[in-house]
Amino acid sequence: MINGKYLTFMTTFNPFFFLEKIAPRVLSSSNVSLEGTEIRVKLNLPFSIACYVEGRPKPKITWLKDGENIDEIFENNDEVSLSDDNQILNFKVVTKKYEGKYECNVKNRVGHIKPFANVIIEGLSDTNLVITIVSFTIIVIISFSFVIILVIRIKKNKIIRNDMLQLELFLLREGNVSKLNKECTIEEQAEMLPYDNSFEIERENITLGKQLGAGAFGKVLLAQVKGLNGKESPTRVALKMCKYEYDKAHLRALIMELKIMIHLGKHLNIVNLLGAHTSNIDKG
Ligand SMILES: Nc1ncnc2c1ncn2[C@@H]1O[C@H](COP(=O)(O)OP(=O)(O)OP(=O)(O)O)[C@@H](O)[C@H]1O
Repeated sequence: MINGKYLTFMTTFNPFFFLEKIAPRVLSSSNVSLEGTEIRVKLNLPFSIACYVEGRPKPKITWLKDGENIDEIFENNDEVSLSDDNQILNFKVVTKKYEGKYECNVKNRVGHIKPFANVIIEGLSDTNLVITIVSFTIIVIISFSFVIILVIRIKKNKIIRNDMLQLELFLLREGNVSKLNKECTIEEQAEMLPYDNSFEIERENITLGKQLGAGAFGKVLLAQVKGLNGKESPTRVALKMCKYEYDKAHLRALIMELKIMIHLGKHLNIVNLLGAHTSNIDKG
């Protein structure tokens, strides 16, 4: 009563306002929620999780990491601290061990809520970085050694193959006349026959022309050969060569044919051999 008159309040005045109890609730400025929030943090940077709440009486806040009280987990860890009435959980430097589910346990006499956030740390930790570098180095060393071993093997095989080829060529050229006998098959006998070097013609004296025909392993070309039988002018010849120059079996068959023709000598009724070029056989 003022000056003898009653004043009436226009608002609904609640005399028990300060006694009214309100269950805790999360304020929107928080970065935790009741459904869980995903927080992605870069490694080695500082970060905080905020859990701003209201309620009456003033709620008490405790924090949990993966279900365990952080006071116990981060005891004696000065990288982790709480501020603003426990509403903010601070991390000085983020490392992989801080990844997990953080629950903000909010309680007063009226209610209890547990908003939470899942913290994901992005980037490689020092240990992972070391493991990655070591693994990468080991892989590089193994691959490098493997390549070196492979190259050495290939080279060795090449040398062996080359030696064998040289030996084979020597036998093909020289034959094995001392072992020649009529008991051997025609093919064996042909192999034992020697090549006659007087038939050899230099490659530069041969000019290849069009193809005349082909058989199973060889093809026959028209060719001009200079210096045959002491003649200065080129002689027109039929020249037989391998169809597939790197096919060893074909090469062998051609050499046998050549040796047999040398052995038979000239005859009116057979195609006569005028010459041969064999010096590049090892190159196919
Ligand atoms: N002296 C030649 N003059 C003209 N053409 C020839 C001569 N020799 C071969 N030819 C042609 O080339 C073809 C193949 O001859 P080649 O001697 O290679 O026959 P082949 O002995 O049946 O074959 P292969 O020895 O490969 O089994 C012949 O069918 C013929 O058309």
